[in-house]
Amino acid sequence: MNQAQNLLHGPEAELDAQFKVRWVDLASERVGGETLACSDDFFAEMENLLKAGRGVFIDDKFTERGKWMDGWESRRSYGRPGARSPETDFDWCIIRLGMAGVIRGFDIDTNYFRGNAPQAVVIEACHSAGQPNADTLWQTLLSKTDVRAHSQNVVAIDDERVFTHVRLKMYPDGGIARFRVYGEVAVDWHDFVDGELIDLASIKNGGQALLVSDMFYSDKNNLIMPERGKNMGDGWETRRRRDPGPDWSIIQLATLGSVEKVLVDTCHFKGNYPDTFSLEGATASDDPLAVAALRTDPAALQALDWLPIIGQTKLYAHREHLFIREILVPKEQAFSHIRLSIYPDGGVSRLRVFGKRQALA
Ligand SMILES: NC(=O)NC(NC(N)=O)C(=O)[O-]
Repeated sequence: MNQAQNLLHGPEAELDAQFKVRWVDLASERVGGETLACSDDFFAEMENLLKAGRGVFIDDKFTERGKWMDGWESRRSYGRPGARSPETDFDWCIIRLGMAGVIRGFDIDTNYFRGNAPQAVVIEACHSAGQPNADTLWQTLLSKTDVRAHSQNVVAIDDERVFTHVRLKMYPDGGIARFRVYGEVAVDWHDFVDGELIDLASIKNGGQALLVSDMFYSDKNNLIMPERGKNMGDGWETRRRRDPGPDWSIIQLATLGSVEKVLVDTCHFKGNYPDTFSLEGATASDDPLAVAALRTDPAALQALDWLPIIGQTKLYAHREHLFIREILVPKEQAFSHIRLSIYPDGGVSRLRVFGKRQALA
């Protein structure tokens, strides 16, 4: 029913892998992305577009409208009375990004839409403080491009502007399982008051997990997602080691900042929480270009000058652990990256690293 299928290969597979390593999905519902409106979702709801995973197909599942589909699917309008020209006919969906940002690429995933995928898509974006309306000026980021049925369709975008909303158009009609908007979070620091303690690791503030020793069970960015983990899958879990370890994860902080309060949450990890953990920090540079180059340089990341922030400390099952007094570094010390090590292995649901945004000490 749901076997792995249509694996990408060639340059598109490379692009997909690169996006997942280098960027985050700005539109995902987990970070607050929202489908605001669409022209038609007769067969399947637009909200599915931003859900986790690639969507499933259940052979014998039908609704009173037709086949149940895990995606956004409009009714057939092509070649029907009242339809406009087949060339210009399209269905549309407007998405508010969970995090405003610079868009680096899209994945238009038509997984399981075999006989009912659209023929082509156009993607536009805008920057809007409120809800987009008739006066909104949409910028075309992807001009009309054919998409394959039942497949990921991965495209790179070269545009340095910051956007808040995206409009996905599908020609002439059809269904799309998932829609990913890969990019870099653009934080407006005016949203914080001077001296506020900010979770500098949070994905919402621009933190990003760059490199992990092991991602066997779950994604590296789960550790810095908003809210508490929903279940054990919603955390960072490594496979069972047969040596002392540790496993580790390197996170690029949202900005150069102090580390004043740390929260390690082992929520849902009951038989597989790490015995102990430690936290280190490094200060790469105050040059954003140098920090950007590190994203794709595992050796350079590992070779940073790592300073202990919290020494090896005991953890417990399914619990939030707060550390303030245990922090070994002064508040004046600024870090750009942190490394969480877990001994010997196991799962951690969330890591929060609270500090103040500051210039290099
Ligand atoms: N078998 C189908 O999927 N048919 C229709 N779609 C749904 N969801 O029923 C259609 O016309 O595309």
